[in-house]
Parts: sequence; structure tokens; C-alpha cells
Amino acid sequence: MNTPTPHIAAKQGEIAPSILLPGDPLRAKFIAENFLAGAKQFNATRNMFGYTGFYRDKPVSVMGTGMGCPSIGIYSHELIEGYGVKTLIRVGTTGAISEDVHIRDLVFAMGACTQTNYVREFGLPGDFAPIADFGLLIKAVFHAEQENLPYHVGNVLTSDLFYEPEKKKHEGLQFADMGVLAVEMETAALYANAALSKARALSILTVSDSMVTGEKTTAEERETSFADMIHVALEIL
Ligand SMILES: O=P(O)(O)O[C@H]1O[C@H](CO)[C@@H](O)[C@H]1O
Ligand SMILES: O=c1cc[nH]c(=O)[nH]1
Repeated sequence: MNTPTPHIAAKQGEIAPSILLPGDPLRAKFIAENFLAGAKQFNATRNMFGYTGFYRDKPVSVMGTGMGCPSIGIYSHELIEGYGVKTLIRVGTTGAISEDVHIRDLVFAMGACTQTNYVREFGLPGDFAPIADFGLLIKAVFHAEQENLPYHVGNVLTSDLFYEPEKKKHEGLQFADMGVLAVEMETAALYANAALSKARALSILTVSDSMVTGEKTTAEERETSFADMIHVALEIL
């Protein structure tokens, strides 16, 4: 794939082989300014900000993906196929659907069930199971254990809907009955793209609210647990 790509303005060599991917481009800016040394901006196309800097002397990039599978699908494809990115870690928020998962906990998405059509569009002769890279996952678990962070490992649900019509509200609970922990909107597409292009991917999510209890994090609480998520991601690259 030629660069610059249709959605990323970087020149070859400006994006590191490892990248963090928050949904929100302003979170990418925050991560670059607060967690990376010497960060330089490589993208502003569509205001989808991207930066490369250093973490413990290792080059690391961070870029927003937007919301939903088509959006992260486009950016992760161009990052892998255009810029040779090998390791992609989504750092996002998620809503708990399991009663065992509480706000502020971390969820490492071992697999991603989905209601989206993204993976089906690949035209495989059956259902593909989008899974995390095992090496990244085990390092994330090891780091969370060392730091005594509250975390869960398991399935998430990647949905196209943030606002569900009343008659669909029971569907999250049906997935919860199958052991699914939490709902978000991008992981299945990220894992499918990584599999297709032989890259490594993991979603590390912070629980921002609970469908079970109705609890929500405050802005201040989100900042604290958000920092845990970024530290885990940076430490395992
Ligand atoms: O916090 P981010 O990474 O954006 O992730 C979650 O938040 C957005 C919805 O508010 C969706 O993108 C969902 O997956
Ligand atoms: O409830 C939530 C919270 C974060 N992200 C989602 O997609 N849903």
C-alpha cells in the first residue's frame, strides 16, 4: 500500500512498529503529551491525531481510531499495510455487562464476540473467532498481577450500537449468560484485521460504566484508572 494513505498523512518511518489506539483522538494527544517523551505529531487528517515519541527509549506511536468497526478497520489496515505497524494495542473504555466486573476495573479482551457485520464481510466459509495475541495478553496479565491492578480476562462484545433500542436491551444479558464481560465497539475488527495481516493486537479496556448496576465513573476516577490502562499497554510493548 502506498503512503501517505488516504487517511494517514505520515511519511514512511514516522510511525513506530508499536502503536496505542484509543478511540478518541484527544485521548491520543493526552497520551502523547503525558506518557511519551519527545512526541511529534504525524497525522491530523480528519482530526484523527497521531503522534510518535519514546517510552523508556523505545519508539512508540499513538493515534485515535474513531468509534466503531469501520473506523478502526480503516486505520488499523492502513497502519499495518501502509506503515508496517506490527503491534497494535487498543486502549478504550467499555461498559460492564457481567455482575463480576466493576467500574474502574481493567478488561483484557481475550476474544471478541460481535453483532457487527465487519468480520462476516471477509467472506470466510464459517464464523471467525477474533482473539488477542497470546504473547501480549500474558504480558498484560503478568504486569497487572505485579502492580496489583483489578483486572479480568475474557470475552467482550463488540457492538455497532452505543444507544440500544429498548427491545434490544436484553441482548447484552444473553451474552453475559455466555460469560461475556463487557461491551465496546472496535475490538472484533481490530483482531480480524491483525489476523488477516499477521500483526499482533490486544484490547485493554477500562470499565467506564456498568449496565448491571447503573454506576458510572466520574471524570476524576476515569483519569486514575485510565493511567493504569496506559501504563499496562506501554509496559508490554
Ligand atoms: O473509549 P473508546 O476507545 O472510544 O471506546 C468506547 O467508547 C466509544 C463510545 O463512547 C466507543 O468507541 C467504545 O468502544
Ligand atoms: O457502555 C459503554 C461504555 C463504553 N463503550 C461502549 O461501547 N459502551
